[in-house]
Amino acid sequence: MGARAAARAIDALRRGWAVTVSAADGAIRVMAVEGADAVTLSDFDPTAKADILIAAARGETLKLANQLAAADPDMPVLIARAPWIDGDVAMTIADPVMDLASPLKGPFSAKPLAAPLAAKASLKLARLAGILPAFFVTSTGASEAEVAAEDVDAYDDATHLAIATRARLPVSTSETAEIVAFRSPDEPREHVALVIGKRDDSLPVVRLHSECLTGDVLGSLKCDCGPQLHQALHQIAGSRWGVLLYLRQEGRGIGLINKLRAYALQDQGFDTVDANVRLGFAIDARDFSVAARMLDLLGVAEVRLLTNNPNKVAGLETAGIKVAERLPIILPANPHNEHYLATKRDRTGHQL
Ligand SMILES: Nc1nc2c(ncn2[C@@H]2O[C@H](COP(=O)(O)OP(=O)(O)OP(=O)(O)O)[C@@H](O)[C@H]2O)c(=O)[nH]1
Ligand SMILES: [Zn+2]
Repeated sequence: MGARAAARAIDALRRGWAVTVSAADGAIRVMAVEGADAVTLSDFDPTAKADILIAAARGETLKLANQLAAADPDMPVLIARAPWIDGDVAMTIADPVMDLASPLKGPFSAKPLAAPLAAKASLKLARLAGILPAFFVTSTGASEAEVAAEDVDAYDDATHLAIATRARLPVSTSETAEIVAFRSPDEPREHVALVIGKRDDSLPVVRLHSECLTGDVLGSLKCDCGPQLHQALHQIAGSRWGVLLYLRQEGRGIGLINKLRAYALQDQGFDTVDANVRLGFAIDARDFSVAARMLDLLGVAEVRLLTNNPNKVAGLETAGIKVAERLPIILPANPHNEHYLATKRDRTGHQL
């Protein structure tokens, strides 16, 4: 079981297959709303009775709350299936990007969750699978994979991450850099570290860079990732020695497709924080224990951290790496990312 069961479940959900998710309070059988079609849906749910499970924040937009919301505001919401809710309507429930195009939804009614912990584990699986956090739910029927809540937590546990290989990698900021690649048998994301400069007793300058395909590779002006990446490499090269960790946490941990959905919401006027919440995800779903594990494997216990984000400092320290100093990384704004940077300053505590 463990991470292997979670890997199977994630794969099954992405393919639109049924998965049974169990927890201490019971089991539910789920299928992603995203990607369901008439055939897969009637296979999953021949009597068209499956309810729909969504994240608490999505429930809020739809004016629905869970019976346990007062005790736990993150408690998922179960929407009772009505005869007029077909696959297309379910998709409008799942995807907030469609809200402007299909505003006339409902009335929906929420019903109590039979297994709240299993429901929560399902939503975490959605994030790990990079799909929308919305599922058709039944209590019985066959499934392609079975997973327990603790398997889901084992999946992103960085304990088994190990150095897979290392090689010289001359880069424009440092001709003597070394790249170190990390892999875990538990999950497919391969992280890398670029070690720059000559290692000595001084504290390394470290940057945790979360993957941003649009900014790092395509030169997106919507965020500051690309310039920050290059500035960080430059600053590390200018210090005695340091490490850039390139973490495969695209979209602050919600994956590329969901980040681009957040961008579509930003096109509709929501800021980066509200867009994530509207999709049903945390504002920042990253877990910096993977970074701590990488530093540990590199023999680094204490760092000078290049960041404006106090949560990164806290996350790394919680995971056992001492942050002796926070070094700011400040770059000029452009007309496209001005609002994004202001939101980071005003709403997520970035010290800009
Ligand atoms: N979900 C989401 N992710 C975004 C958005 N814009 C950028 N990102 C992601 O945010 C991450 C970049 O954050 P970082 O620059 O590592 O970190 P930070 O929290 O801004 O902190 P700093 O260390 O101060 O830069 C990348 O994974 C990007 O893909 C957005 O609007 N929505
Ligand atoms: Zn970016």
